[in-house]
Amino acid sequence: MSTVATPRGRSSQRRTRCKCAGGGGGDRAAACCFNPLRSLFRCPGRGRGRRSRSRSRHTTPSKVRDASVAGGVEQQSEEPSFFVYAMPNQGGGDGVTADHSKKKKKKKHSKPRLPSIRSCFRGKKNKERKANAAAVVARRQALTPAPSLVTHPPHSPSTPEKTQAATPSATQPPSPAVTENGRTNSPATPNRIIPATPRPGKHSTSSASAPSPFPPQWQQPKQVEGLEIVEVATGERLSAHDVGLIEMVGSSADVSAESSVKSSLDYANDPPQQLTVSSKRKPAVVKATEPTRVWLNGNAVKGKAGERFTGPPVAGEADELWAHDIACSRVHAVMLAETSWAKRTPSATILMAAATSQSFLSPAPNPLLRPRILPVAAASTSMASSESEERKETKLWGGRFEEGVTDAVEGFTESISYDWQLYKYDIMGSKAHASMLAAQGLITAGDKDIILEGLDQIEKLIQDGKFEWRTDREDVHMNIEAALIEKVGEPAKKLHTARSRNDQIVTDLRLWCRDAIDKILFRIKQFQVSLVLLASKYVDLIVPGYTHLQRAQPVLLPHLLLSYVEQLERDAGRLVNCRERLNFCPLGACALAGTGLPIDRFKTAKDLKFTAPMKNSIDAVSDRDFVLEFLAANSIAAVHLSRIGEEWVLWASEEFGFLTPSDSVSTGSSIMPQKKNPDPMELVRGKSARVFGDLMTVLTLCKGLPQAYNRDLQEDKEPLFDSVKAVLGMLEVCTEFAQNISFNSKRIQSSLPAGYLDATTLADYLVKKGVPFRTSHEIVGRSVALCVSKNCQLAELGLDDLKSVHPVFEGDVYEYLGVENAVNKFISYGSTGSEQVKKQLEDWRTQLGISS
Ligand SMILES: N/C(=N\CCC[C@H](N)C(=O)O)N[C@@H](CC(=O)O)C(=O)O
Repeated sequence: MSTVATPRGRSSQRRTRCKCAGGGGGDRAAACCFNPLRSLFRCPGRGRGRRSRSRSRHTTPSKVRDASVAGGVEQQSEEPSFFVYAMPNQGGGDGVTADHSKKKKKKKHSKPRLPSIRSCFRGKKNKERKANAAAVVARRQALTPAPSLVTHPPHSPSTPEKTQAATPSATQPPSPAVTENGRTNSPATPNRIIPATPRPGKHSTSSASAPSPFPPQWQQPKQVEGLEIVEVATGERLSAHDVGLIEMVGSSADVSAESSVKSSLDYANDPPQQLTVSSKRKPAVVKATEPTRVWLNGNAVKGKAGERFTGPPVAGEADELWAHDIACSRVHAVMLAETSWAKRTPSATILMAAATSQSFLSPAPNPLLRPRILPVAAASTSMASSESEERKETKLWGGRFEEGVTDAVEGFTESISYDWQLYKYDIMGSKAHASMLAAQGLITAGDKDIILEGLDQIEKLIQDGKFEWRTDREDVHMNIEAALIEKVGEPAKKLHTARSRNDQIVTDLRLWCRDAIDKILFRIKQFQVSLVLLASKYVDLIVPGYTHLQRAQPVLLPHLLLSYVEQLERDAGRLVNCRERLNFCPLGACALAGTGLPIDRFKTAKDLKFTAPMKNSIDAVSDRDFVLEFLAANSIAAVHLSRIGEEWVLWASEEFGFLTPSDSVSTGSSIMPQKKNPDPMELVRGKSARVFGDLMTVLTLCKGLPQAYNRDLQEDKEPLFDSVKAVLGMLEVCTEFAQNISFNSKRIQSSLPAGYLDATTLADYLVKKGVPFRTSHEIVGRSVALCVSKNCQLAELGLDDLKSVHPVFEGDVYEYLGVENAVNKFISYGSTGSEQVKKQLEDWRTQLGISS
């Protein structure tokens, strides 16, 4: 037996055999339990004959195997697989199984159909399975988290431990490790967010015994009757993503059930024991009281393709796109299977398999950018109730309370699922505070040393991914403080002297913003450098300049690129100003009124590298104007980046054809093979929307608050984090794009004659000849009209033609015509004239420290 702790409690080698009696006899070509999707979802029981095995080897890539191996998983089979929750009707006499065989007979010569999964599960009512099923059902019923509190990260690294180790600073709560017995290894699990403890009794929302206040159609999907977990084959890459349990079952008599995707977290937290890696692989049979019904993450799934999205949504789950994506793929695959084309074409099943698995082909998340957060209630499903009880603790603020908060309130009010990201700053603030308390004689030097040492250890634990985040401890402050008390005892209880979470959170946030601004400034500079280098490559390239997106005047490309650089510089300036203004220390403002204890706020401010303590304690805990300012600065930067995105997308189009992004910064089309899309810049444009939205969120959040701290302010963090993440990503991608595009000089040059770009220069010529500008404008207008009638350029008009428009024209006019001449005539400061642009370019190179 191999013990495997996989990220989401699944592993490709966890297999149960389908004892399919469904006529396939293991031959894929014959009808088996998953007929049309056999190549992807074949029955591994009877279908594991030599023939199908060898086929499988040839037809399935080895990525799952690789992923498993990479994750330290012992490989038991060469075939990657994923798991299926199938819902055979175990009743035997209810007609569904019989139905299936009847229909099978009836339709003998009609088009192939999806045979019933039930055929896979005949004759499996042995005692052992029943006992196991009962145990699993009992555990799941007791511990299933409230659906509204469950999130299902669509992907997770196949080797989260490795990722953690590689990026300790980006600590994030990883998935629970699942032990051999299927339980989550809670205490040892790195960075787990421990959920609200389920409470029996009147507040319990998760107790199976408590009657639900909701009508049946709005209740959480329960266990399905005769739930079987069977292995299906060859879900390429599936196990590398946290897709959860995929049940994909065809049924001929299928009026009620086709397939389902069950919660990966349900599974991760409560994998049936039979599914752990074992040499004795048996199907897990889970029985429950409901009629045969299959759920797609809360949506009842009906038999016909078009009916499969009916059924009530389950709060918090129904809107998860991965589930709908799978549903769509399934419907699509079944539709394909039902076509005569699919029946005739052997490769069709493979194509369908590919189409069906498309939804899992997303890259592993970057833990730096998207920490994976475990659901609030996750641990409650992974612990036996006695364990849960043991974990209950009195809140740090719990002195006056006689009963705990409900699970719903706890889940709703916690912020640890995102504010854990502040841990570094929280610890920094606590250390400065403890040192100040000691310096002021409010705690002893010994206590201070113990506190500092304890905080160091906690920081190390967090960075190593070994810290246990608990939602019942609400937020980053109480998680760290409670852990410190656990670790060092009494001295830690003195740390909160002359401090409140109100000044603590805003201190953390200011420190976080300070660093975030520094990161954005760095990225802005990187992008500026890339633009200047790009400009340096095309010093002489003239491009059409546009107003109203109509050709206007010729400009040098470097001039255009440097215009972005200028804008970015102002973006940076706004952030620098914002940083200066936010760099004042609120710590010591306490709840709102300050303290009667002799603290030294100047010392704390200095130790934390703030300019000074904030002067007014009420102001200190009240305001989030620094967040608003930061988000506003980000928004303006996002406007600029979005416009660059738009321009480059436009220029990359066939119609413009002015630039070509390299393949490394382009993406393709899933259906149109010829396409090469500039998606990164489209997304730069697109992500600006969320940056503006983040600003709007916090503006709206703050506008109605009475003075001092209000819990609403907890809502400032997610938009703030989101905005910073988006802007950092946008800048990074813009930089890479700039480094990987080439301007198509020939195409641009050949396009230059169009649009009379030199017309304004011609007007300037006439002004130099003493013609009033309004008159010269009119003369040039008539000259252009002449060109239009002759279908030629201004430079192509003969002197006689020009003189026919106005006698003021002389031979020297040709020094002004044509785009090169036109550009050379620009001499004003900041203009597109070659000398000006050359000078600007040099200045920027110096300013940005570009030497060669
Ligand atoms: N609950 C509270 N502040 C919570 C601040 C942290 C919160 N997670 C946030 O992000 O704003 N304020 C209490 C004081 C305290 O808990 O320290 C009060 O003013 O009554």
